[in-house]
Amino acid sequence: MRLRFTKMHGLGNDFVVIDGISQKIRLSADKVRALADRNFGIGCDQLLLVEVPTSPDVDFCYRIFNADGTEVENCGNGARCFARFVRDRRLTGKNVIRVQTASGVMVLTVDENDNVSVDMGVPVLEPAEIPFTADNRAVVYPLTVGDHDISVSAVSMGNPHAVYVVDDVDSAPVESLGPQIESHPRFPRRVNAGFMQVINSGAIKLRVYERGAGETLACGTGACAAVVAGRLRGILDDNVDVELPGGHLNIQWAGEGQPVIMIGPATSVFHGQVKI
Ligand SMILES: N[C@H](CCC[C@H](N)C(=O)O)C(=O)O
Repeated sequence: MRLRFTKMHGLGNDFVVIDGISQKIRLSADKVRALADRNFGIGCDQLLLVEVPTSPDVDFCYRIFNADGTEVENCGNGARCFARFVRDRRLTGKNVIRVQTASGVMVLTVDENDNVSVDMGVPVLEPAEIPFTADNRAVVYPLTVGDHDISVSAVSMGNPHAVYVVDDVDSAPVESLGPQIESHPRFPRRVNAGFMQVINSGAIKLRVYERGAGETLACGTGACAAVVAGRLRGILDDNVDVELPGGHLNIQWAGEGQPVIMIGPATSVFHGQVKI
């Protein structure tokens, strides 16, 4: 079968986006891995599959697969690219789009200067729901990673995140600690590992070693989780510029019980067809 796709990225976090409405496709983990492979396939961090809604109060359903083939609950950069995709492909004329993901419904707004604003939902902080093994909920948890004793915050944006505050992201041990945090046994569904440097109460620098993809140039849910962690620690304001290796996101969080708002770009690179 020949499959039409669009290659897109959100600040360099790149995606293969597939219209699963006009094309009938069943995606196995092997097929996802083959399409995501940067040498033998198209290459991407995640594959996004756009599908018809499963309930009348949403416009679309969209499914997210990491490059390792695992299906996951949420993807912030992917949500912005999804919104750009369905508008560009004229699958909707709406500026405000409601989309169902595995972790719930998100509301996406395409604004006049081509940015996309995403209501990422209310962050989840109860350990059992992240999921993260801990006796009680805390702002910071001690975590032994190999022969390192570190402290992390644990936050779910629908998908699990560990946030580790470092003095300097450029020299942070992302390559060595990232994989060990990702597969730490206290995160039974593995975890995205964020390394956050606080510049001031309104600005951070962030690198993320993503679950199922490795270090990416940007991570939208990771940016949200980092700002939540910083606010809970009392070191960040409610409106933060997040500088990632691929560019900047604006993250806003009014506090516990409130949704996190993410604003940033979405870029379409090329359209193609691939035999699978
Ligand atoms: N690796 C993530 C999914 C993609 C998230 C990231 N690309 C984003 O922009 O939020 C996970 O396994 O939960």
